[in-house]
Amino acid sequence: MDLALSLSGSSPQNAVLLAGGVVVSLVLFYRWALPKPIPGIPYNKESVNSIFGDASSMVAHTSKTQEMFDWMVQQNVKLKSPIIQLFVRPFGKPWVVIADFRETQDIMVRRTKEFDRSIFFSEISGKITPSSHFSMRTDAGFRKHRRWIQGLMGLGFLHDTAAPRIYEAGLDLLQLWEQKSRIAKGHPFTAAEDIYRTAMDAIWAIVFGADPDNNVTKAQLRLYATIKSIELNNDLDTEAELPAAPFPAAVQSVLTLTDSVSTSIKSPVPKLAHWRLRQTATMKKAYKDKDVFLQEEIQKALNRVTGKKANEKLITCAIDDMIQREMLLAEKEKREPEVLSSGMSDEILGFIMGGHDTTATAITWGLKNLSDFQDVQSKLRDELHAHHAEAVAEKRLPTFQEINTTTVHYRDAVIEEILRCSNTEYGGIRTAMVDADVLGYRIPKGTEVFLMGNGPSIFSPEFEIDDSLRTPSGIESKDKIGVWKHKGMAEFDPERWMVEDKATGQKVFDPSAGPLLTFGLGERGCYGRRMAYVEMKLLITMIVWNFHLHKCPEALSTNAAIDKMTHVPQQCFVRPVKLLR
Ligand code: HEM
Repeated sequence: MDLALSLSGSSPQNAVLLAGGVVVSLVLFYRWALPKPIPGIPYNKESVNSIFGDASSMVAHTSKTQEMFDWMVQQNVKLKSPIIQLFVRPFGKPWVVIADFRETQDIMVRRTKEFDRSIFFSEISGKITPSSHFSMRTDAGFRKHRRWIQGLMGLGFLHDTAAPRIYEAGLDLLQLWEQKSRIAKGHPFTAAEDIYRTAMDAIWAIVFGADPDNNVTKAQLRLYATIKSIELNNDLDTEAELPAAPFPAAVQSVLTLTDSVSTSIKSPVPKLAHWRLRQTATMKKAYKDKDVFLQEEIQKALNRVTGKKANEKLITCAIDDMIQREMLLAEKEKREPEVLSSGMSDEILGFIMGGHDTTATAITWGLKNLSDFQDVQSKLRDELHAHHAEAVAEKRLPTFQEINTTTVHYRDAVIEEILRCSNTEYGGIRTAMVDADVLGYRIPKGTEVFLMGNGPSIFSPEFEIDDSLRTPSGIESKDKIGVWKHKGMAEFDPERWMVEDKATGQKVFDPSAGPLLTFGLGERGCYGRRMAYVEMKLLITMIVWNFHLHKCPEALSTNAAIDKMTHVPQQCFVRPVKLLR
């Protein structure tokens, strides 16, 4: 008999058959949807009994703390293994999480054919810069885009274009804090937004050239010039709440787009979470505004580049350099230039977002460290004075050239330690491009591999791993980077980067003293690392030279963070007092 015909009848027997069929289908679906562990790699045993896997535990943690990456590495510690798997995406493949610096270094630096840039960030930020090289595998498209920004990390561009723009933004910050300190009358005030504004002014001017209409610190200064005083609590340990000037549309669009990632990054269904955000009026406006301003800026740059006379040197900002480079490449390759392409505008926006959020976040952590560790702040100021004796004698701030070209070992150690402790980025992610063996386990092709720089090896003792489980290249490179002493690994201590120079007996900064993963590593490590150091050198020197950052009350100095595009401190208060020269 035809089954459909029989089921269409309404006898109790048929109803039972139908219900049984539904139950069997649901059971089969449930069993299909349960997490499928990769053989051998440790995991939370209870997680394979639910289709949500580890997602419920992760969401519970992120809802409580606003952080996610600390939870991931805690699972390595809990499972006592440098390599584990987590089931975070319902119906998706497991994530492999590795918390061992030597293995991470091997994967990022030497096993680049087996592990390439992950699609994780494209998923969480999908439609913001889909054609930027950040989202690409290391292929021909990636190399083409890289050529556009090739000139921007050269010493010439960094010293002649980037450094003066950062210094100018820093001078505005110093003025802003004089104004804020005047109004706050000794109360602490939040500094995070000031630093994000300064970093935005710096990168904006580096990319587009000086742009007073979009200078967001100067807008803040104009606002404070009109404020004589504000209402303050009698308790000097309470926050002085100061108003903020609104951002111009173009800058606001970049900030809104950057911030949108904070929702999708912690969602088990990031594409859907970001899609929902994109339906809001705020996000629609942000997309529209950024398209308008980018097209306008590209057109202006194109006019500048094509209008310049032969042999005229005109590169004053990143966008001109990028466009000129693409015009020359197109001419050489006998094709139309792709100056007005979505690839070019995504590359420009990606450069601004990559350069702004990261450096600002690292500096906000730095301000917290310097306020909490008064001895480090004093030693840093003494070292800066000793190395810029002429500026001290002339009672002035060192120039950007002086700061940029003077080696101050202790300052470099302080910056490296700020970067290490900030966890601005927790490490990196790669996709296994083939079935690959790691630490004795086979990771199947297509698996997302999280390489953690926020746990064992960096902040707690490394796992003991037999060398027989490592690759020959991993064994060979064993001593290239030092190992942190186990005592006090999690503490902020710049001295860990200072080692004795055998020839002179002096203590000098050693960037290989121990592991650091904040910039990632290898060919797909941070492209802007050199610019980040220039910015941190300049801004930290300028701040410490001009102000004593007094300790803030404990209630305003927690180390809690929020995982967004970067690992942002929830509190960044300062109590700066201007130093007389
Ligand atoms: C403290 C500041 C910074 C931190 C902590 C940081 C961190 C990172 C990290 C972790 C990555 C991914 C690395 C990997 O997967 O191995 C990355 C990539 C990148 N960063 Fe940075 N970054 C900083 C500053 C900058 C600056 C100033 C720029 C440019 C103005 C920049 C541009 C880029 C670019 C273009 C990439 C993509 C590289 C690629 O896909 O190959 N970054 N950064």
